[in-house]
Amino acid sequence: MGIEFAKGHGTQNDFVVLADAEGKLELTDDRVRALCDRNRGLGADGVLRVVRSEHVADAPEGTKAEWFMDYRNADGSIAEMCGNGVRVFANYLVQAKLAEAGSFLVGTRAGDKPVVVHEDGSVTVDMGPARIVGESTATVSGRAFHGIAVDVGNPHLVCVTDVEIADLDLTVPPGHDPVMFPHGVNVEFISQLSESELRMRVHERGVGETRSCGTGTVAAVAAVLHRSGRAGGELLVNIPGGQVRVSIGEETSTLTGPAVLVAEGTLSDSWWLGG
Ligand SMILES: N[C@@H](CCC[C@H](N)C(=O)O)C(=O)O
Repeated sequence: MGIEFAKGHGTQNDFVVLADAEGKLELTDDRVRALCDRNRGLGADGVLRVVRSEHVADAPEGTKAEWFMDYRNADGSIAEMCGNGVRVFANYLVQAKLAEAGSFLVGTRAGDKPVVVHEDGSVTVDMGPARIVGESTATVSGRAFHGIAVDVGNPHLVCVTDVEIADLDLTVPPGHDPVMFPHGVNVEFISQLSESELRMRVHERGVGETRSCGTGTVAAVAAVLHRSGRAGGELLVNIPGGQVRVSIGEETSTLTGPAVLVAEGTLSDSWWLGG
């Protein structure tokens, strides 16, 4: 019978989208790793399972969204939220005629996220508050970087630096404080280009270096504003995979950027069963 999938990306942070309305798929860690493998699977930074919220055992209490984004990192781990993934997910719902373009809610483990799917396929997501939760240090190639810890539903450590970020070796996970981040952390390195524009590289928990991280861009803007004593503002963030716009207000934050559906197809049963 095969299993329907789509492949998409948001600023080149790429995902396999699995249609599983009734929550019947057995999405094991091994299967996620195989799907995300760029040699033996489809290749992606993560998996977005499209499932009705009522079939998700660990959906937060009070979830109102009809559709839930069950997000997995490429290593099989579960994360609370994915800012690029939620844009791709929203666009998928519209293309698959599971939602109408315009405004609707997407369920996530970090709560329901209001999204607006624009006519050009770009998506604005109300990401909720980006909370500054402390300070810590990340280590790259033996060098320590001061970081601001930000909670965007998932954990981030944002390091604003004068060092040329293109030169950092992010093939190895940056060192971090395991007491402050017992479940790991996404680490962002930021160059401030101007009052209104940043450049960012990121090492994602459960994935490695990616070409973009939506929650990371929100954390980055929150940290930069916090450093300069500003309560809110709007900045453009340039990542290797493109550009997004982040707005931080007193109560919430928004992320706007592209969401591209690349392909759709069917996974063979034999591949799915063999992993
Ligand atoms: N790429 C995502 C973040 C995905 C989850 C992250 N790796 C984690 O474990 O918290 C984004 O666009 O936000």
